[in-house]
Amino acid sequence: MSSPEQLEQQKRQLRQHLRSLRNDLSSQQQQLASQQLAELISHSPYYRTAQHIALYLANDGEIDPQYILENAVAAGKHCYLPVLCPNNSLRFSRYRPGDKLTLNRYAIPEPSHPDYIPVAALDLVLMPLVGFDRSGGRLGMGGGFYDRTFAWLQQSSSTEHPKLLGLAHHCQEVATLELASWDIPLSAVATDKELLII
Ligand SMILES: Nc1nc2c(c(=O)[nH]1)N(C=O)[C@@H](CNc1ccc(C(=O)N[C@@H](CCC(=O)O)C(=O)O)cc1)CN2
Ligand SMILES: Nc1ncnc2c1ncn2[C@@H]1O[C@H](COP(=O)(O)OP(=O)(O)OP(=O)(O)O)[C@@H](O)[C@H]1O
Repeated sequence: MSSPEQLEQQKRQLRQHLRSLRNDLSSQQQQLASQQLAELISHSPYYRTAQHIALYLANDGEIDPQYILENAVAAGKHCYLPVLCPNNSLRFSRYRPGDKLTLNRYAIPEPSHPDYIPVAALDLVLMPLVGFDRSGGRLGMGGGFYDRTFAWLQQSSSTEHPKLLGLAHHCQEVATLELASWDIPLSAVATDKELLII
């Protein structure tokens, strides 16, 4: 049995390992992965039926949803980016390519004139992952931002709520990730190789 401290330590090491794997991908590999991801997502009912879609600007070797953003905007869908809040949760602001951005405390660009949507009004949230397993377990950057933002989903009985779709490179899959009580399970994971519905 591992102690909570040992589990945290293991999680930190795994995070470091998976982040270095994705940062080692060449720009050609990144580009191809991003195109393959967009192709897979474009056929998914989660995407096709969604009008309000949260995504992110790729950072730290993350798989890049830029082509999904372009397709979505061309199809008249509304896209949103995460903005860090003082209580360490996220709000999502409307984003159109070309909008003005400012760097947040992690040097990730976010909209400088936020135009927020209530999170419950999002149809689909494309979440950046550091790691995932095949049963919906996820490992993020360790800030707990997405977990805090979507904690209300665990109590929600409504079927009308955002679907959480994690995005990752296929090399970020791990056998099992132990879920903490606050971890919000994913509805699906998409990589450059497959769309995995959970
Ligand atoms: N592209 C993208 N945007 C995102 C996230 C993300 O994972 N990816 N987030 C998902 O939550 C939020 C930002 N969360 C983040 C959490 C930690 C670090 C990070 O680099 N941590 C450093 C330590 C930095 C420090 O503490 O000063 C590190 O671990 O090396 C970055 C983003 C909102 N926006
Ligand atoms: N709903 C919540 N309420 C309060 N604290 C939370 C909540 N969810 C997560 N946390 C805190 O956030 C910390 C980081 O959580 P965790 O390691 O699961 O982050 P992560 O899922 O990797 O990051 P992210 O959600 O930003 O992608 C945990 O130590 C936990 O205490």
